[in-house]
Amino acid sequence: MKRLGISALSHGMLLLILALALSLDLLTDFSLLSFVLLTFSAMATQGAFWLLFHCRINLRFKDPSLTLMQMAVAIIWFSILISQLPEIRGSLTLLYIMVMLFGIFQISMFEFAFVGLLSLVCFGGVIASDLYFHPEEINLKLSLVQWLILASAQTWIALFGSYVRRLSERLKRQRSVLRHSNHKMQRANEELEQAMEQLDEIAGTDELTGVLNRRRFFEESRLRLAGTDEYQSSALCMIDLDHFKRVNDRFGHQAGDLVLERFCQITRECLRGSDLFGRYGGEEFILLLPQTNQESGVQIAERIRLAFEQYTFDSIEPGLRLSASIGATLHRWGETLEETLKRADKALYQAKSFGRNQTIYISGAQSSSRTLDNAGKTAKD
Ligand SMILES: Nc1nc2c(ncn2[C@@H]2O[C@H](COP(=O)(O)OP(=O)(O)OP(=O)(O)O)[C@@H](O)[C@H]2O)c(=O)[nH]1
Repeated sequence: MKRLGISALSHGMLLLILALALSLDLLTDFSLLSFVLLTFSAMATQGAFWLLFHCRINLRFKDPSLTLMQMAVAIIWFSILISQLPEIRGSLTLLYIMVMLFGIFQISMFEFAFVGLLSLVCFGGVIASDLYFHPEEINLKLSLVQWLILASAQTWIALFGSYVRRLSERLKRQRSVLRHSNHKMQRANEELEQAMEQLDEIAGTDELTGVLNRRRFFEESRLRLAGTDEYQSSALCMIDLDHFKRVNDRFGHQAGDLVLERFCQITRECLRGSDLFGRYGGEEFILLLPQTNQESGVQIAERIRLAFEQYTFDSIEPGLRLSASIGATLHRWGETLEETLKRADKALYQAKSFGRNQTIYISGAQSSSRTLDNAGKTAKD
């Protein structure tokens, strides 16, 4: 469409110049009728091309811009125009060059040769018609020189045009290669990022239970705690499975592993998405409950303890039940995670020494301890 616009504009400009020259009486041999006919024929050819584009018929051609066709039609039209203006024929041969330039970037060497040849044949036809109709007015030698100049100019433009086209095609190819490799690099980057995310997840996960490992738990907890203020409390719980060594000793290491896995499953089911749960080491686990006060923290700890206590490990031994001891505390704003952990550990130690299978809470403020469940309940084993 853009090319068609350029073509229509060129035709229009030429007709405008002719109209001006006509009105100023500069062209004695050019009649008004010729001008009108030329105007109509230009409108007809440009209109026909517009219709081809509008109805999308141009898409059926190898080159949908129809450049070659537009050039051929323009050459014929210009030749008719030139034949009507013998006085300024020399300067009008420039129009053929203009048509050739229209094809740069678009048509091939052979097509350039075809268009060049067509313009030479048409210009030759104009000279021949002059020879036939007005032999007395024509300067044959001058016309032949004009024809030869046009021939050499057309040859030069054909060679230069095909060189420019080859150059632009090479550029296009390089751009597409570049785009392709950019795309590949982007894909590789995405894969790498994914792999790094997976690696990071693996690096922060306990292999056996799938919960956070100690290092990742501490990293994440520190981040969470850094984002809280003095009005938001977080609870920290240390959990230790009771008499776990006996499970290993009696039923083997594999049974012990199964207990650890099942305990993690049970605990996860009791937690919210924002809670952090990790393996501290061996049969010891750690829990950070953000935005949790003493009451809720102890409630959650108890929920975990009771759920685990009620679970029967029938696959290990029918009716086998186990228990866990929990030490809980609140994180005091401004203290380090290690300090909070120390209190939770102390609470856990108390839970163990008071008979296991219970939650002991040590308040961060007073450092006083409180037993929260029956110390009488112990693991079946
Ligand atoms: N199966 C299994 N056992 C483990 C793993 N990690 C540590 N253990 C075992 O856990 C047991 C921990 O025993 P203890 O520290 O004596 O504690 P406990 O027997 O639970 O006794 P209390 O904590 O006092 O109730 C040891 O026998 C370790 O070998 C593991 O990944 N898998």
